[in-house]
Amino acid sequence: MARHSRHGAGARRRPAAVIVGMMGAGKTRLGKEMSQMLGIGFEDADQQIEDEIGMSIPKYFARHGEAAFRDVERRVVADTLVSFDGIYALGGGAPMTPAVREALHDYAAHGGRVIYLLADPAEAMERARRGGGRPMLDGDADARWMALYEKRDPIYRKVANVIVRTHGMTPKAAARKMIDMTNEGIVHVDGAGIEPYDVRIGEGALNHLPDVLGERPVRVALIHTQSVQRHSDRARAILRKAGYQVSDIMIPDAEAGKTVQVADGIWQRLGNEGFTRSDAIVGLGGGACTDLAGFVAATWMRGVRYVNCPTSLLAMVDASTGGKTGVNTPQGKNLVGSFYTPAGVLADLRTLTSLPNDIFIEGLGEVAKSGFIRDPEILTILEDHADELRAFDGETFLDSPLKPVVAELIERTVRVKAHHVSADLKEAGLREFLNYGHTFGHAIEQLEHFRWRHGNAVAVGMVYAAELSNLTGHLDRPTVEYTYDLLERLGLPTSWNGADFDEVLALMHRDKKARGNTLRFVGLEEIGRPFHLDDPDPQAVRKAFERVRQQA
Ligand SMILES: NC(=O)c1ccc[n+]([C@@H]2O[C@H](COP(=O)([O-])OP(=O)(O)OC[C@H]3O[C@@H](n4cnc5c(N)ncnc54)[C@H](O)[C@@H]3O)[C@@H](O)[C@H]2O)c1
Ligand SMILES: O=C(O)C(=O)C[C@@H](O)[C@H](O)[C@H](O)COP(=O)(O)O
Repeated sequence: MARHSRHGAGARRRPAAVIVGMMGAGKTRLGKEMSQMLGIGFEDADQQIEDEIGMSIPKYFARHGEAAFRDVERRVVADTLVSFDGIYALGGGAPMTPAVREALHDYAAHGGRVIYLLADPAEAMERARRGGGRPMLDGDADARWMALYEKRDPIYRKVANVIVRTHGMTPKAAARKMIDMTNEGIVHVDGAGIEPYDVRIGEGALNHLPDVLGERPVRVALIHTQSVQRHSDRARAILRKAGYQVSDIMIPDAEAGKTVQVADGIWQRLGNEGFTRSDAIVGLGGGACTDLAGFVAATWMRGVRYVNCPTSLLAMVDASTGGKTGVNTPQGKNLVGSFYTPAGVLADLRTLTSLPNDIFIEGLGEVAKSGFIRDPEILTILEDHADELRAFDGETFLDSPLKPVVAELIERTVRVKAHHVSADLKEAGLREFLNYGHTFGHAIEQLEHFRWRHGNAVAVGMVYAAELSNLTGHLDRPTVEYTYDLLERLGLPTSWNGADFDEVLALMHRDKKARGNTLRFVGLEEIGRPFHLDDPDPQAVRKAFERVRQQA
């Protein structure tokens, strides 16, 4: 809906949202409420059909039968999906027609939002009974409603990309929730060896937890740090309300939590509390926490379902997606771990309200990386909004003009990540480009005993990679200067002077991209064109280090 787009609206009109769900779920009532809140139009498919056939639906059913009715419905829905731009409520049975499902699939594939409105069955049955005039409920209305629900629920879940539960909510609160959830960005991650999943970015994204976890888990381990207690309290309440037994597990902050000792403590707890293979893990926090939670999920009973709820910008744009899980060892960053993909990623923008300014800025390092390796539009947005981004204030963020800018940056960066991960989950080639700036960056983190934050280290690492690309004859000088300039404008570091070259070199040899005694880097030929820089001239490797150090 009010999404920030630098490219303007598409030429074809399409609904801002389509609502599906059972009779009595409140599709018309809440759809109207949404349309009023948003100041856009509302259409109800049943009303459109009655207008077209010139009689009530029950009368048409009695005269011509269900098949004739579904045929009219199919035509009306297909037309409206390409010609109307308000909120559109469908009749309860519409998605049961294959052609309607196809039209909805096409609509969703082009960015449309299909909301499955999931009301409490007792409330919905009561409303459906009260409303009357429903030929599908003739006879024992409640029994017929339940039978239809069992048939239709799996179909609604298939066609919808947003599921909203409204149990016990006022119409206004329910409509607000629907708007928030419809405004989400969704990035789909798929590919060889990947059980497909979605990354959801928006205010209130944590509300999806029960739908992503599904019905199989009885117990859920909620792994988080103290710094995000406010958000983990909210997640716990959502999980408990949905009926899960929640084990709250608090781990040490930042890299101190990303160790095999912390993982071991959690394995013991899961064992003592009887966690089985069908139970699940939720990781809620910065990238260190989601890396650790994913590692525990990958290893507990050789793999259980897990959901990442990133709370820092860096974790939202990078760490939470793609399935790299792991811990650090005294010898280096992320040396032990596994590729193990989450069942879903819920990047709730509300969690950014407590994020300190310096940690937000750190996250911009990985955002810029994605701009350099694939999506130059990210760099343009960063340039255009550098001052506002640098002044990020969590307390005012949600009501500020920065919110849509940050939402777009997150979505674009996650798309870059998804592109690489989908094609190459286990990092055999293309995915290595996501490591731009990391060979040097990880060495800094290690040599600074993790007092340097990851995104800051990657920023210096990108300067190093740009200098090395230039020294080896691949990248022009203006692009190297642009790298310094942009990162500095964002408040990111561009130089480092914390150790000797030999110490850095030894660590770069331990980088996971290295093969035998051969150093391997990700270089840049121009913005958007990374390449594998294998075994570069040792003089250039040293000289690039001196250039980065000289600036300090
Ligand atoms: N798996 C991957 O693909 C991948 C990708 C990028 C980075 N990483 C890893 O992610 C880590 C870096 O992530 P990070 O920058 O989020 O670091 P982090 O997890 O250390 O978080 C930074 C700090 O911010 C705090 N914090 C996070 N969210 C907060 C919030 N909403 N409110 C208040 N405080 C909050 C944390 O407690 C921590 O103190 C590194 O370990 C890095 O190796 C992994
Ligand atoms: O997802 C990837 O692949 C990346 O390389 C993303 C990096 O930004 C991230 O820092 C990752 O944790 C680095 O992994 P590593 O394999 O170099 O330890």
